[in-house]
Amino acid sequence: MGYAIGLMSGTSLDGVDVALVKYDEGMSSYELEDFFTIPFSDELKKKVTDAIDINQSNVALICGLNIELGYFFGEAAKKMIEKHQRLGRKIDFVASHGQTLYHQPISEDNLIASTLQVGESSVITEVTGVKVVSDFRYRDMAVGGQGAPIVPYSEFILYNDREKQQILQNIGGISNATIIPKNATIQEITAFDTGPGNMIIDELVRHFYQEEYDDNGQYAKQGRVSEKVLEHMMSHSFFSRPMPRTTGREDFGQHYVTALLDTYELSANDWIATATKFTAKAIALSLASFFIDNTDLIIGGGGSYNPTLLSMIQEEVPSFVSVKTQEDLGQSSEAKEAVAMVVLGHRTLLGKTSNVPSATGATKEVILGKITW
Ligand SMILES: Nc1ncnc2c1ncn2[C@@H]1O[C@H](COP(=O)(O)OP(=O)(O)OP(=O)(O)O)[C@@H](O)[C@H]1O
Ligand SMILES: CC(=O)N[C@H]1[C@@H]2OC[C@@H](O2)[C@@H](O)[C@@H]1O[C@H](C)C(=O)O
Repeated sequence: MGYAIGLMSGTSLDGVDVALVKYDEGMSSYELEDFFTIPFSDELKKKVTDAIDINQSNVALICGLNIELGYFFGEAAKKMIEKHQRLGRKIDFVASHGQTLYHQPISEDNLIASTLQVGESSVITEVTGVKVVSDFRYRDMAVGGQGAPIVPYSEFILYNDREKQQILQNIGGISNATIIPKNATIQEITAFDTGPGNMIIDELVRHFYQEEYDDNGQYAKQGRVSEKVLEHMMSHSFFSRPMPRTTGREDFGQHYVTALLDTYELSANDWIATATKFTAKAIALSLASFFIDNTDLIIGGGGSYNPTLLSMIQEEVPSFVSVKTQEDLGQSSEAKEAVAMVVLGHRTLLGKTSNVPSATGATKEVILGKITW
């Protein structure tokens, strides 16, 4: 038995999630012991949003940000380490996802398939005094995969072997799903991004209300869905790309929202309601062929704290599908991906593979990640 820390800084750009996980050497049990999120300062968030914006970004900014985020992640992990060292717990390793600045899942228009996560592991190791496992996506890409999604292996370990088919639907900035058939083998796992998560909703709430997100779905609840705008959104080229597919801010970020706002006129709450419905519809459409009798649709990620979004999802899926949240299973919606990093990091340290080729399109199973001692 040991303790490790998982760090996840996702596409929502809300900060870094820090999870303390107790694990067993047999690689079958990973229990969340403690969790907190350290938000980005306004200054750091601005640097990250500039770095991911193709029109604002520059190589000096990215170079500096790699180190600056390394310190930010390192300090966040150190806070957890110190808290638990006082309780006599020794932390064996930190597993860090890094901040995605760009993700090009497939080669097109002169751009080779590639992905970039920053937050230098050498700095995290130096700040924490603990070895760090990081950069999980590149090895999968090196064998022809899209480098995403990478959580399915962890979900397979943590959620398999139940009596029902389970669909784990994460709603972060982007939404991604893992389908685990009843008593599945790793080859039977399917996973892909279902489209936008909270990204469009957040962007609209920032635009109209200068707030970070639609707290409890209050604005969407008061708005009316515009069928015309919804139809336009559903015609996005993402939905015609071959499966398995992944996406990112490049498809549904600020530029996408600005173009929508320039084309259509709706009230603030109608915009937010329409974007919320779009997220729900994109999920239902992407999962349509997997809804068989006796399926649980388990929602995780920050989107599970938006009841308007949850009820729109329930409206869009067949009535025999029961929509639950991680909390309904006694788990944590917000900690799930940070916990997944520990599962991946542990496997890296043991020299075990952890990509899922049926999800990423990789030609073979490989050991993900790099270790900084
Ligand atoms: N109480 C709440 N009400 C409504 N929405 C919420 C609430 N809490 C969180 N969210 C939404 O969840 C988002 C954060 O989700 P999460 O932390 O899962 O994203 P992430 O890990 O950054 O993204 P990804 O999984 O795409 O990498 C917020 O930006 C917000 O839109
Ligand atoms: C490149 C990248 O950072 N992708 C994220 C993002 O956020 C959600 C979705 O898009 C998913 O594909 C992925 O994250 C999770 C952790 C994954 O790879 O499984």
